Amino acid sequence: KQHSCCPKCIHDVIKARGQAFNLVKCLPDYGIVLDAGSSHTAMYIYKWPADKQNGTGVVTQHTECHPKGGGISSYAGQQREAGRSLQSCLDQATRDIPRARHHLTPVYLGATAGMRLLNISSPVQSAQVLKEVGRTIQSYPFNYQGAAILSGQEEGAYGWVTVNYLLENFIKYGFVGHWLSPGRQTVGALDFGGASTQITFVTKDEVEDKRDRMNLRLYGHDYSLYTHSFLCYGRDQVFKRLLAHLVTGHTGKMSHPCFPAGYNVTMKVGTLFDSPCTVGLTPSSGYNPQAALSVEGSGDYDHCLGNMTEIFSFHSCPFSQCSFDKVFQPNVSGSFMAFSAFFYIHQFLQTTTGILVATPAQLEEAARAVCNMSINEMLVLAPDQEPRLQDFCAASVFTKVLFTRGYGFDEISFPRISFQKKAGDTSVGWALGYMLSLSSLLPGESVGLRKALKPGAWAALLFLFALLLTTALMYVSLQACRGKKKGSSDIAS
Ligand SMILES: Nc1ncnc2c1ncn2[C@@H]1O[C@H](COP(=O)(O)OP(=O)(O)OP(=O)(O)O)[C@@H](O)[C@H]1O
Ligand SMILES: [Ca+2]
Repeated sequence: KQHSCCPKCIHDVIKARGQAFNLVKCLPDYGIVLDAGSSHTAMYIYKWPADKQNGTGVVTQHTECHPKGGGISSYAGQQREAGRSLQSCLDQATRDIPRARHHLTPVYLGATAGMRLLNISSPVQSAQVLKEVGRTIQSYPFNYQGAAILSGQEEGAYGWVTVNYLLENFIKYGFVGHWLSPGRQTVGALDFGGASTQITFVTKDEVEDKRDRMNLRLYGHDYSLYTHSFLCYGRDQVFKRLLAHLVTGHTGKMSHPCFPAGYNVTMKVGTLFDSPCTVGLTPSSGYNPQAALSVEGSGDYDHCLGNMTEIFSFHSCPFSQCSFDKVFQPNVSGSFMAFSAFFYIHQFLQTTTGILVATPAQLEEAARAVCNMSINEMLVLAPDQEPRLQDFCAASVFTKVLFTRGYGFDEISFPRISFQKKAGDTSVGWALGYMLSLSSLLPGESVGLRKALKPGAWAALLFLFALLLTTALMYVSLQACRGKKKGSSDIAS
């Protein structure tokens, strides 16, 4: 007999108490997303029961993999290496997914801000890298669905979809399904990558710049999103821009207010200006890209804040209101989830300072405390973060400026931000939303009452209906009996 989830099922004969049972086991479906970020690539394998696809919370993360090395854009001009950098994770995928499901498993590669930048500086190299990673993925037995560069808007929107899918905000399997809980409040998404940062939330206000507007219809509900991605406002590009801003006019040696005291580093000046984010800041005269620059940390919060603020532009706004850099933004509303580097910064601030960072004032207090620490003090408090310790003062000050002056979070709205890396076992990021959307696991229309109800809820509904019917029948027969009795007593009297 064909089982409902065949041909994805496997038949297993098990023996118990001397009897043989033919057991039908349904293999789940799988999907793979390679998140080709600017700083590194991550591979996520998702799974979901073969016979259930439409509910929220049904798709979960099976495994993940983080290959060694930088993001694929760091292999510009050496595209073969870009392809090779994915092999260890793709090999792992062949082991993590049952062989019988390999050819049915879709695999997507989505590249973000690192490749957006490479596409600006060298469209040819960007195309070569993309082609080569595509070729590598196609040498594996999975169902290749393409390698593409996401726009900033897509990256923001897919991150928002992931967050709300994982929080089950689209539909909730309540007692009688989603008809009783339509249109739950959604949660905004704040993503902080290596080369760009995204803000996405549902707004009732008019989105004055149509490039920042996105309308989604999911499970029969319409969502009007505001989403903006700030290229060059990712963590690594911010550090580069800050240094490029500070270095102007300096040669040989300089002090850096956002680096901790006791930390120093030497670099070639040219490395500061190798990105489209800093190319405009190149000193006009007397600039030797090969010259060595020695940078010494001074750990000065106020001075760091002043310089960090200068990498934003808060001056002019062509709309009724802006976040910064002439970008329209309506007032933030509702709760938010902040993930990726925001999570790491928030966690570092709380664990090293002991301050609960839940208000703008607490964020400032903790950032000030971190900036006042020497590199050795940081090392004692967070030895596991050793390669990144010098960056936390700058990252914290950046977060403060971005959230409070930029996005406009205040005493009321800031406490509604939750800093998270995972929801359950699933990593928060754009990858899950991307796969759900591209593999039609996210219906635009309502999935209907029947499908939206779990078998338990159906049983409960049937039981209730039967109970109601029985009560109604009993009531009717009781009334009929009474009527008869009354009739006979009337006759008797
Ligand atoms: N455990 C960690 N602690 C602190 N910072 C981290 C940690 N892991 C990664 N980062 C840093 O956080 C930043 C963002 O990392 P993430 O992986 O989110 O960016 P990405 O996806 O590579 O970049 P983008 O999304 O801009 O293309 C990077 O600068 C990275 O170096
Ligand atoms: Ca990212």
